Amino acid sequence: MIKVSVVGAQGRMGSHVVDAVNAAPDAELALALDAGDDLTQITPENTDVVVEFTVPSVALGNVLALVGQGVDVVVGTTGWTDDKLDAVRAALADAPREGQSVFIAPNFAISAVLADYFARLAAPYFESAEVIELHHPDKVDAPSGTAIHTAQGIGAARAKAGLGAVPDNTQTDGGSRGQVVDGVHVHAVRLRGLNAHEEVLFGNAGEQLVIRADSFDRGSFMPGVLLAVRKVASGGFPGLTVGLDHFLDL
Ligand SMILES: NC(=O)c1ccc[n+]([C@@H]2O[C@H](COP(=O)([O-])OP(=O)(O)OC[C@H]3O[C@@H](n4cnc5c(N)ncnc54)[C@H](O)[C@@H]3O)[C@@H](O)[C@H]2O)c1
Ligand SMILES: O=C(O)C1=N[C@H](C(=O)O)CCC1
Repeated sequence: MIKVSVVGAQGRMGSHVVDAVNAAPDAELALALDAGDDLTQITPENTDVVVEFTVPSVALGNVLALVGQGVDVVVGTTGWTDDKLDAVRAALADAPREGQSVFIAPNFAISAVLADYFARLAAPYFESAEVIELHHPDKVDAPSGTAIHTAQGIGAARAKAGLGAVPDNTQTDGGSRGQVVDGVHVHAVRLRGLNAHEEVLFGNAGEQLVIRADSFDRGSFMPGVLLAVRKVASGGFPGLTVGLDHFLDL
């Protein structure tokens, strides 16, 4: 049995993870902690893998503490900049246990992971590309971590293909053109009734490709979370891994 502790266990995602771990035949819940709880309760003796779903402002501190306590961590919280990822890599280099792992996924839903992958495949073939993400209004960060990751992938694929800047003759912008991430405009919608959705729009003269992923329910993230827990617990992914695509045969 894989012993799993959950940090952020009372949140929208953390509470689903607690249920998913309790329902999994090969995992058992160790500790379910939330804000104000002492993370030093988590040790390699009681926990194989910690699942961290909190808020972007605290996730780095939690991950660094947990790595220092000798446990592997699967992270779904957003807000990961290059500097923060470097801090995780540095902590792993000094980790108390050999081969310790941190896995971070911008999105655990297979639809979103595939949309992201297909967007990277399509990117070299289109002059224009924009990303629209749509989420529930209780979300604290914008744009979504998934949209940033998708835009970064499109930007990298465009650069590799030698494409220049996307065409855009906007002369005045009060903010409607969105945030530019690696040359790709990203737009965020917050609407009651939505959960997590993303549309990637590609355009050439006379044609358009739209790739859309919809997570209607937080249950859609749970198979990906359990896959990550199993992969990390297997010991086959030492160091820092970002993106569920690494665990899929794409
Ligand atoms: N990767 C994915 O597939 C995926 C899917 C959905 C949400 N998310 C991300 O997960 C994060 C959480 O989303 P949510 O909707 O569950 O948020 P939420 O606000 O419902 O839950 C966050 C929980 O973290 C707790 N918390 C805050 N500070 C803490 C601390 N220092 N230590 C322990 N717990 C603490 C809060 O009390 C709360 O219970 C967000 O960054 C969101 O974007 C990622
Ligand atoms: O509901 C959220 O919050 C989500 N956050 C992630 C993101 O920012 O990409 C994943 C989708 C849901």
